[in-house]
Amino acid sequence: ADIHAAAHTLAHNGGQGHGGSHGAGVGSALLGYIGIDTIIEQMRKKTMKTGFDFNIMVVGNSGLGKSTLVNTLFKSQVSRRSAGWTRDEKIPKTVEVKAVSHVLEEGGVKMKLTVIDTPGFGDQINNENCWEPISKYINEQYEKFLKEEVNITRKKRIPDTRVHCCLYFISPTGHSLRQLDVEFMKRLSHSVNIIPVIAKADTMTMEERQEFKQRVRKELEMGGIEFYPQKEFDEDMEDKSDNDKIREAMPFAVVGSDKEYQVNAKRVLGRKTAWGIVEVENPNHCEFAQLRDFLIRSHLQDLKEVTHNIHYETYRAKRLHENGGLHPVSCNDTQESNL
Ligand SMILES: Nc1nc2c(ncn2[C@@H]2O[C@H](COP(=O)(O)OP(=O)(O)OP(=O)(O)O)[C@@H](O)[C@H]2O)c(=O)[nH]1
Repeated sequence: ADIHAAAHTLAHNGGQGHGGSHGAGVGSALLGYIGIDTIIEQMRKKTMKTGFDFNIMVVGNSGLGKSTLVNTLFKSQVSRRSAGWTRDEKIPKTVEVKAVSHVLEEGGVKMKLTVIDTPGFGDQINNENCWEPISKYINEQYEKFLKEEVNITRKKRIPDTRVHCCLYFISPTGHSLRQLDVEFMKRLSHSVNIIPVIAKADTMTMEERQEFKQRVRKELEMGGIEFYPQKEFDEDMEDKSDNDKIREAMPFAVVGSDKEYQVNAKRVLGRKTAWGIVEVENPNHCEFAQLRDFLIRSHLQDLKEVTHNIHYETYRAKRLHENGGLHPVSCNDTQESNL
């Protein structure tokens, strides 16, 4: 009989089993379980059905392993290279921006992943203003979204092509950041979430790596560069302490590979050298796993929210302000004719 009584109480509490806290919330004392906790499940179902977009941009000199790293991150051939462009193609004369989309699915959740590649960045003799095409692309996506938002008849779901995250590849020189690195991150950090990473970390010794990381961190700070996760957007103390740990560990020194090897009877992603296998996902070998966990497993939704609530909002406010708060964009007008 005791078991029956217990089951009854449980059912009334909505299966939460917090008999003691019952009655603490307004209204729930008399009527018992309402079902507010099912909202999470409802949201999950909706998201499962509609899926979601994630757009990641990679920037950095040619040959730093950008294509390899995004393929490693998503464990599939998602890069520009695997979509038909070849290594033998000439370096473009200016930065070209190329987007490749794929639908990935895991555990029934669909994600439309777009990788935005920027071949030609930093590859010229004169790299002056080479961030401009990238900045233009980022702003064009905000403009597209804004245009959709101010339409009288709006789409039920505005397609989101905005860049949620920009992985910036730092060359593993062991020296200082280049002027171009500083300039790029400084200029773009207010319009996109920048995550700096140290590329091809297997080319440095452990000591060199630590020293270089420290130096880069110092230079980023001296340059006043705000990378993601930005301190000012920590929402509470818990956020702050989690993000502080991440910020202290950044920039992650990573290794990418799309080849598998057998290590201790397990298949692992790695790079085979004359001295052994560098295991990409082994935290003793490099910080790839930390980057992946941070980027995909803990902060993906936040990257999207910061893009929408901060970067897009800044763009939107600026555009509406330029237009005196009225009709931000009429169908065929150019930006100039609205001013
Ligand atoms: N040692 C080392 N080599 C790497 C790493 N990642 C990629 N590579 C190698 O570096 C070369 C260039 O890699 P990609 O991924 O094509 O470089 P990318 O930055 O996309 O190059 P572009 O498309 O020219 O901009 C390839 O031979 C890769 O196998 C790494 O982490 N460590």
